[in-house]
Amino acid sequence: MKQISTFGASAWQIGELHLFRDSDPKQLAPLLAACPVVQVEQGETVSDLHCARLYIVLRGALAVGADTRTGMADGTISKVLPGESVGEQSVLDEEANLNPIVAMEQSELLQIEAATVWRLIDESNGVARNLLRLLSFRIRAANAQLRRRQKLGEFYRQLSMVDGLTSLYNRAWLNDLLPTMVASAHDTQAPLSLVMIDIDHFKKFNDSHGHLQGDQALRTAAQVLSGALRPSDCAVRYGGEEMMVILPNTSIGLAQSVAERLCERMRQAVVFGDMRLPLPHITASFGVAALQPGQDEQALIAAADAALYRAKETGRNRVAVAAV
Ligand SMILES: Nc1nc2c(ncn2[C@@H]2O[C@H](COP(=O)(O)OP(=O)(O)OP(=O)(O)O)[C@@H](O)[C@H]2O)c(=O)[nH]1
Repeated sequence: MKQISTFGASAWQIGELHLFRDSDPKQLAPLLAACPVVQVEQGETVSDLHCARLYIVLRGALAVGADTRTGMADGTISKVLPGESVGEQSVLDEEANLNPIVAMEQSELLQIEAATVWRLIDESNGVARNLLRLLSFRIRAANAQLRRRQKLGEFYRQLSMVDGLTSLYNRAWLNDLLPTMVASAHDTQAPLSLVMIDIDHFKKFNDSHGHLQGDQALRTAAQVLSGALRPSDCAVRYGGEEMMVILPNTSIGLAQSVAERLCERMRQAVVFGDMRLPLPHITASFGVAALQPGQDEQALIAAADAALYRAKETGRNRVAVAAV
C-alpha cells in the first residue's frame, strides 16, 4: 500500500463519494485536503490491525470479509465499489478494523484517520446523516445475514435429527425429545405409550436378498410406521432393524391396538415395487409399554424392550404388552 497523492492534490471530487453526498464540498475540502490517497495492488491486504481508519474506494474494488472477532466469519464477502467506504464502524467504536480487507484489483483509496472522521461529523450534518444511514443499512444487512444463518442452522439441526436411510427420527432426536415428552406426560398426567419394533429374522432377509434389498425393506417398514400414525405420534429408528413409535396421550389399551394394526400392515407391505422380483415379506415383533408413575424414559424403553423380547420368544410377528 503506497501513498501516491493527497486528496487535495488529486482530481477526485468530493461529491462523488457517498459519505459526502448532499454536504457542502467547500466545508469539507479543507479537512480532506491532507488525507492520503493510497494505491493498493490486486490481492494486497488493506486492513491495518493497529488503527481505526476509514477507507473510501476512489478507483477499483475491495473485498471485505466477515469480522473474525465474532466467530461469525463464514466466507461471506462484501464488495466495496468506487464511492463506497469501509471501516466506519471501527472509527465509531475506536477499535482497529479486523475485517479482512483485500483489493480485488489495483485500487486507489482515500484514507481518513479516525480523528478526521470525527471532525467531519462535528462540522457537517450531511456527513453525520450519511453515516447514520450507512450504519442502519449495515445493521439491516447483518440482521438479514443472521436470520439466514439461523434458518440454515435450524435446517442442519433438523437434518441431524433424521435417519438418512428411513427418514424416521434418529437416536439423537430421541435423546433430545423423549425426556421432555416423559416429563410433560408426568406433569399433565396424560398417558404416554411406547412401542418397540424389531423386524423378524432380518439377518436371514439380508443373507437371502442382499444388503441393498435389506435397506429397501427397512425403508418399507419405516413407511408402514409413518403412514399409519397420527401427526402427534413419532416414529424413530432406534438402531439397526429396531424402530420405535411414541404415542402421546395414548393409553396402553389403545397403544396395543395401534401396534396390532402396524403388525398387520407390516405383513401386507410390498417390499419391492418391481413385480419381476420374488415377493419377500417382512414381519416384525412389537413390544408395548405405557409410562408408569415415577418412571423415567429409560425405564419406559426397558419395559417396551422386555415386552418385545417376549413377542420374539413366543413366535415373532406379534404384539406383546408389558406387564405392569
Ligand atoms: N440391510 C441392512 N441391514 C441392517 C441394517 N442395520 C442392521 N441390519 C442387519 O439386521 C440384522 C439383525 O440381525 P439380528 O439382530 O440377528 O436379528 P434378526 O435376524 O432380525 O432376528 P430376530 O430379531 O431374532 O428376529 C443384522 O444382520 C444386521 O446386519 C441396515 O441399515 N441395513
